[in-house]
Amino acid sequence: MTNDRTAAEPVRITVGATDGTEAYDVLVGRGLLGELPGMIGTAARRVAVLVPEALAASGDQVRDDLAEQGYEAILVQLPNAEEAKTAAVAQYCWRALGQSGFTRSDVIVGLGGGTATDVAGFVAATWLRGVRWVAVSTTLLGMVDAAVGGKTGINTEEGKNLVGAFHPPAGVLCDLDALAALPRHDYVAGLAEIIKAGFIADPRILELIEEDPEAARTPDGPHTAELVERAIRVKADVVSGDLKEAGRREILNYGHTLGHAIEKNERFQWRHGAAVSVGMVFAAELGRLAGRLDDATADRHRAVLASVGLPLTYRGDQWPRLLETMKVDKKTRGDLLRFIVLDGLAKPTVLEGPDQAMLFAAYGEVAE
Ligand SMILES: NC(=O)c1ccc[n+]([C@@H]2O[C@H](COP(=O)([O-])OP(=O)(O)OC[C@H]3O[C@@H](n4cnc5c(N)ncnc54)[C@H](O)[C@@H]3O)[C@@H](O)[C@H]2O)c1
Ligand SMILES: O=C(O)C(=O)C[C@@H](O)[C@H](O)[C@H](O)COP(=O)(O)O
Ligand SMILES: [Zn+2]
Repeated sequence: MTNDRTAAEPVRITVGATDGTEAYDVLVGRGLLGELPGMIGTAARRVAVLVPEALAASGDQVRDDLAEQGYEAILVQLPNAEEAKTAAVAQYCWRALGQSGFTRSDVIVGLGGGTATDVAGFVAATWLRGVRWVAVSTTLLGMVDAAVGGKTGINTEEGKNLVGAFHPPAGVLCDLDALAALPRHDYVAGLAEIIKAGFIADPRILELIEEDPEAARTPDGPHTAELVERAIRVKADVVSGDLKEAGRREILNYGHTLGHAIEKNERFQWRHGAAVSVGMVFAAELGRLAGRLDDATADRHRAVLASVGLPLTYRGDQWPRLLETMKVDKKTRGDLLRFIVLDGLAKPTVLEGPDQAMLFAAYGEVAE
């Protein structure tokens, strides 16, 4: 990452104010670190930068830059990936804030992928009942989804993101230069959420990937910036109208009911995007079996996800465990399981209480 102030003007996507929260900007571009102090604001004296081990060098650089700007900057190192999203790590962060005398006017920066920004946002939501935070997203998945929208949280033994808060950031930086260092399988995992945005709202995304799937697998592809921007616009549009998931926001959970169950079953060792990929194939089959989704759109899921190297199947013998986990999905109401399915391309809807036979049949289509 660089803080080159001569870089081209970033694209600015505004996430609207809802539920009494302030609007904020998501900046997409290159060499964006110079924008960070503006998002932190002038009221802060201390800034805590929460960063995963893998990005320790970037964390040092950001801390040094902030110190030069006059902030008292502290670095809090997180474990990589899902290991960061635990109560123990949140507690470690609270301790670091307490020891540095962190007050309500101070600011947290989450620097990293979706796991780092989820935990940084959660720590910001809970410290002193809520302090300002900024997301500096460094993965494809984080840029197009996790850093935007204010869902923050951690996992528990019982499942994914079961503890958390809605606490929107004050701003989000998506510096596309960061993607060059991202391992290929992490980049590809991010494509799952982009493809999700394509199926639920913006089919042009699917066309751009289908044009040249191999190119879509790398940050050097010709459409990278457009794919990132389109997916962020989908997310910004949805969360601007429904921060707390009272209704329409549930569409962003397409593929996640089974996806989260797979992640838990794999003890959070699978990448989120990979699990969501299998979950979307399952949701497409469910939509087809429920008589909602046409064959061509259902089949298109497999084609586009496979074309970029995302998984389509999961262990057949695990269905009973997955079903149990899905019963505590956040969309469940009482004993009623609820799934996001498609009524057609870009027509997401809720399927309530499908019977066990239909669920099992849909799982049969993804079972190895
Ligand atoms: N809050 C939300 O709305 C939301 C939305 C989607 C996903 N999520 C969450 O996001 C998480 C997944 O995020 P992710 O896919 O970004 O994974 P991640 O944060 O685990 O990052 C993947 C790995 O890449 C490393 N890394 C990050 N940036 C790097 C870079 N530029 N170069 C090299 N390595 C880098 C990380 O340390 C990690 O080891 C899941 O926990 C998921 O639940 C949250
Ligand atoms: O922002 C949302 O709303 C989403 O559902 C986006 C998902 O991609 C994301 O994985 C989110 O963290 C899932 O939320 P959860 O409430 O199902 O835990
Ligand atoms: Zn997701």
